[in-house]
Amino acid sequence: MDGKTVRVALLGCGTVGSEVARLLTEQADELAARAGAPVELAGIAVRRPDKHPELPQHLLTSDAAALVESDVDVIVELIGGIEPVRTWLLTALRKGKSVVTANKALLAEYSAELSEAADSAGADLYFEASVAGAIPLLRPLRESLAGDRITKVMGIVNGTTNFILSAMDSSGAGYAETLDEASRLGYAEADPTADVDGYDAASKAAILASLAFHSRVTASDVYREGIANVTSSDIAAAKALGRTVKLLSICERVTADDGTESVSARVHPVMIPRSHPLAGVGGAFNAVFVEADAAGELMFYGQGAGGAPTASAVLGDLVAVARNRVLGGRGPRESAHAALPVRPMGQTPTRYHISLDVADKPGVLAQVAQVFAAHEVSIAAVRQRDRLSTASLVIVTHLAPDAALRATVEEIGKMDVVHEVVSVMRVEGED
Ligand SMILES: NC(=O)c1ccc[n+]([C@@H]2O[C@H](COP(=O)([O-])OP(=O)(O)OC[C@H]3O[C@@H](n4cnc5c(N)ncnc54)[C@H](O)[C@@H]3O)[C@@H](O)[C@H]2O)c1
Ligand SMILES: N[C@@H](CCO)C(=O)O
Ligand code: NA
Repeated sequence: MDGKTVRVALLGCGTVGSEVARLLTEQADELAARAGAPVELAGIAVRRPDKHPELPQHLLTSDAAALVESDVDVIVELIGGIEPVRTWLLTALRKGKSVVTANKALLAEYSAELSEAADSAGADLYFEASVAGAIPLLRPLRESLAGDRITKVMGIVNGTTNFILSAMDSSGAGYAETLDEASRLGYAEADPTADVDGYDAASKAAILASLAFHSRVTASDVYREGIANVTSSDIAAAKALGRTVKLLSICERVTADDGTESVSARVHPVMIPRSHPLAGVGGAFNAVFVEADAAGELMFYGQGAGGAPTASAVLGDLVAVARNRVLGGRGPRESAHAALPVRPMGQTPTRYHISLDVADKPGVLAQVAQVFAAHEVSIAAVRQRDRLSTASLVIVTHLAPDAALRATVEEIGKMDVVHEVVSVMRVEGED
């Protein structure tokens, strides 16, 4: 072993932290060989030390702030949330301690501040576990693809909602009963709001967009719709067209007619063709599809959550920062040099799928088509099926500004000849 011992403080010992503590202890020799120096667990901050008989008692403390200030080299933060964690990590970074964290909520709002603190003190800030758990994704974006030009990052980064949508697709059941089932099986948390309303996926989209486009995108910049309004009619409408419904985080480089570039970052349900690689991602799995100029299409797939899978990503980061310290260097800095602005959702080009029940009489299709034309929305495909007194009309548009598509749908909903707007959803993944 060539380096001095790297002393690690673990903050939080819950689902992920307990797995990190276990692996750090069980694999100490292997990790030391990979890092180039022993990696020693120097302290564990927990809320109630008396509740952790399974952990080495001499390492436990309830005073996380003091542990951060103590003689440790690396902080592994697995508590979550913004404060007091943000303050502790800033303190650590400013003192030159490196930080490994899985905290997407913190990174999605404060990565600029944290990165600046890391840069000014020459410390590392690694957060692979914050997006798509075990899946190596952030380091490939930041390092392996550093020589390429990424145009799109689109994926399933929330396991809970993917589990619910996959179950709705296979059973035909509604959203509420499927959410109940997901809670019973332990997939959805007691308070599933962050997952089902898309906040978790929006934080991850902000992190992905920032890295992919060398810009600063925060969670509040990300357009967000969750899955609570996805109905069994939407699922059936998707199926009828050979599509399925997924909640996607979509980060896209958009080039305007005058050549100026911006970033679109959004989270919403979409219909994608069943032949698309993301359509086959079932259950609580995550997958992210990346498009880059030279690399073409890439796909990353695996477990996006869970104690051990998430700990795998944390330990990978820990070995990297430990190795950097042993060698006296640091990993890649934050690169926000492109500073692309975030495009408002209304101006983002999207495509819609619209299913309507309309009166079955002459001229109705023409009237509906006129509303699209009035909003300068071009129709890509129309399918009509007659029922008794109504006709079912399915329209898929070409790309148009999202605001124009919304306005079209709103106006169509008010037409006398339109009996019901059965399903409206954005479409992705097809030409
Ligand atoms: N669980 C997952 O699958 C998963 C996946 C990816 C990322 N993450 C992220 O990892 C982090 C940890 O998640 P988790 O699932 O392990 O959460 P958890 O709730 O199981 O664990 C957090 C632990 O921190 C402890 N804690 C709270 N305040 C503390 C304090 N002041 N001092 C010491 N300990 C304190 C809690 O008691 C709890 O044991 C979060 O940022 C989460 O978003 C989790
Ligand atoms: N709640 C998240 C955990 C992983 O970040 C999910 O369902 O994917
Ligand atoms: Na990851």
